[in-house]
Amino acid sequence: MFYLNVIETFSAAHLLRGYEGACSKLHGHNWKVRVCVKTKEQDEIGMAMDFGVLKTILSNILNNLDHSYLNEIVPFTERNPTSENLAKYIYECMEKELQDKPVAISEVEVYESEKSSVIYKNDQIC
Ligand SMILES: Nc1nc2c(c(=O)[nH]1)N=C([C@H](O)[C@H](O)COP(=O)(O)OP(=O)(O)OP(=O)(O)O)CN2
Ligand SMILES: [Zn+2]
Repeated sequence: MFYLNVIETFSAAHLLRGYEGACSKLHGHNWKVRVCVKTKEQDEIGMAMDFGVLKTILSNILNNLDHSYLNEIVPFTERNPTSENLAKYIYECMEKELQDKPVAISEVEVYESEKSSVIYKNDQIC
């Protein structure tokens, strides 16, 4: 099995509803997002999938979040914009975009800072 990683970033503001502490106030982060996809396949030149194509798919998803107030963007109007919920949302978006591609989503890691990150993966389909 091959596992391919691509990393992109976005900047946005948020506040955490129901959080007791400073994060309940409006503030921002520069998020880093690592997406990992998996496949057993390689094309005739030895690639599982062009990193450039993967990065474009991820960038298009993150463009919707970049320089936004996350609490006003669906689904974060309902789901708290935690790193956990961001990772799950990006995973679900990637899963849809990869339906006709030769790779499947494996996991998404969202770094809220250099020191804190969350990994989301669907362990039931590993
Ligand atoms: N499990 C999670 N914990 C926290 C989340 C989260 O999404 N998932 N989010 C936050 C807040 O967004 C908060 O802004 C983070 O602040 P903090 O933990 O204080 O981290 P900082 O990067 O601001 O700075 P430190 O250098 O670590 O103090 C909180 N927790
Ligand atoms: Zn925050």
